[in-house]
Amino acid sequence: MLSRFALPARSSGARLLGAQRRLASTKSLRETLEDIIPAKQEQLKKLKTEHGQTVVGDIKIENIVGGMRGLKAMLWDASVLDPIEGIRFHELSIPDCQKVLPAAPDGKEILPESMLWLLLTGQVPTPEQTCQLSRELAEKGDLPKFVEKLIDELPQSLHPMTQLGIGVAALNHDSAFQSAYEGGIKKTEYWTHTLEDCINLIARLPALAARIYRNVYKPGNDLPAINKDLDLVGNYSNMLGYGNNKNLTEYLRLYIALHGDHEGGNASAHTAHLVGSTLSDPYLSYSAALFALAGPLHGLANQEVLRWQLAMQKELGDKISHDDIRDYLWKTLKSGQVVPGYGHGVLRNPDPRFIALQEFCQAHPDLKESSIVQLVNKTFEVAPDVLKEHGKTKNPYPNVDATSGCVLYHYGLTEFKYYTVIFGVSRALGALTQLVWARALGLPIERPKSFSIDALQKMVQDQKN
Ligand SMILES: CC(=O)SCCNC(=O)CCNC(=O)[C@H](O)C(C)(C)COP(=O)(O)OP(=O)(O)OC[C@H]1O[C@@H](n2cnc3c(N)ncnc32)[C@H](O)[C@@H]1OP(=O)(O)O
Ligand SMILES: O=C([O-])CC(=O)C(=O)O
Repeated sequence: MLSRFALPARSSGARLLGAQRRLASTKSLRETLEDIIPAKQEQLKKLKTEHGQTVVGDIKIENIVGGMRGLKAMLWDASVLDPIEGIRFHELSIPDCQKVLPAAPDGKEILPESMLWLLLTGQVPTPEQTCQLSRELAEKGDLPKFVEKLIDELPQSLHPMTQLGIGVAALNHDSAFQSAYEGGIKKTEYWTHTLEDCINLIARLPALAARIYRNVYKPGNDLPAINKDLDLVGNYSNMLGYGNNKNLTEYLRLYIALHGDHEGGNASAHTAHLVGSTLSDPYLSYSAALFALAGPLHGLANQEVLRWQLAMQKELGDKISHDDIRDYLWKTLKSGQVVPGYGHGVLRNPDPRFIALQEFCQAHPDLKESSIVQLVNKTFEVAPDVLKEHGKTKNPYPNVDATSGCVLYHYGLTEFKYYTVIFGVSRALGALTQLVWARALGLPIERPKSFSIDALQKMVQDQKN
């Protein structure tokens, strides 16, 4: 089944060459941004002045009552989602990124640091630049003591995503943006303090997320100190207690790089953008985003997939046939529930992130043989036809959540209520990138117009007359 759905073709040689040509610089991330921001500001200013009145689409009542689905209404530079091809990060597909973005010295998978660099700058960093960024993140990665205490005081029974949101919000105690704003700064200086907060937040997420894991699932265990010579995920995996598992650490690098951004309209990224547009600092903005990610129709679906697949396994035993899965799918649908991990607001094909993570499994013999990985695969062989027959969803194919948890489960990270926290460590890459750019470009407070049902009905009537 997997082979029927190849990942998007690699981009043209010219595009890849273009990306690689951008390797030459030895500048830091901040210096690179300082170089490119003025030209982007100019480009947007010109676009607004010269073409501000150009029409790019219609607004229908179905858009207004349908969750703004399909409405072209957001500015987002870092990535674009095509319904068939899936995501491209600054025009690079997932296979492109796997080819050109630096990996860890002892690994093959994309380092999230290199994805962050690409998202922020549109450029492919050199291995040296990536390594420099890893070091900067490791140096900034320790949590303030009061946040450690706050997290340690939370009840073990509080969902890990709630804990993550609380921890991220509390980090705003040290917000450079907030304190500069209070001190009085010009609009042109917003982005630089925003960048400082965003880098500090990305740096601190692994220690925060690992502390939550330790407190909830492994109380009493020591948390290793951050190793300044390790990359972000190397440290995260170590703090989770899986540092010796090279396969899991590599998987986490790929997972966190690929979940980083999914254009602007997804609920978590959009929330960060909306809250950030009020000039709430990056910690508060991203904390809000995490609570959107924590919903079962969005990021939490990866927890729900594992719960659902394990319930299927428990009910049907070890030897599950395609017919068994088909019956189980119908049982889920007939009971009025959604099939977690299937469907999408934009995608109309299997999610290329799903394919990339499945390919990771196929490349590792132990994963290929894993019963949970096989069950996810077998479900993929049956579910699209059942969902087509059911006839409701516009997209009967798997999204990334259908598979992201099974590798974690196989390697012993079985606490699936924690899985969305890993997603939350990742989504910061894209959501925070946009906050830096929104402040650099001087984007205004987001404030769409709303209408009552009566007002919409009147518009219909007026058009008929
Ligand atoms: C990282 C991510 O966030 S990826 C998404 C993760 N979420 C999931 O996997 C949860 C399961 N999937 C879903 O609920 C949906 O497909 C969503 C939320 C992802 C997208 O929602 P929409 O854009 O509204 O989907 P769509 O337009 O196809 O929905 C039409 C109908 O099909 C139903 N439908 C969509 N997906 C599914 C599904 N997987 N199982 C059953 N029914 C579904 C919808 O509930 C809706 O029913 P309704 O007419 O009774 O309201
Ligand atoms: O794009 C969306 O709406 C949901 C999604 O897959 C993501 O945010 O990663």
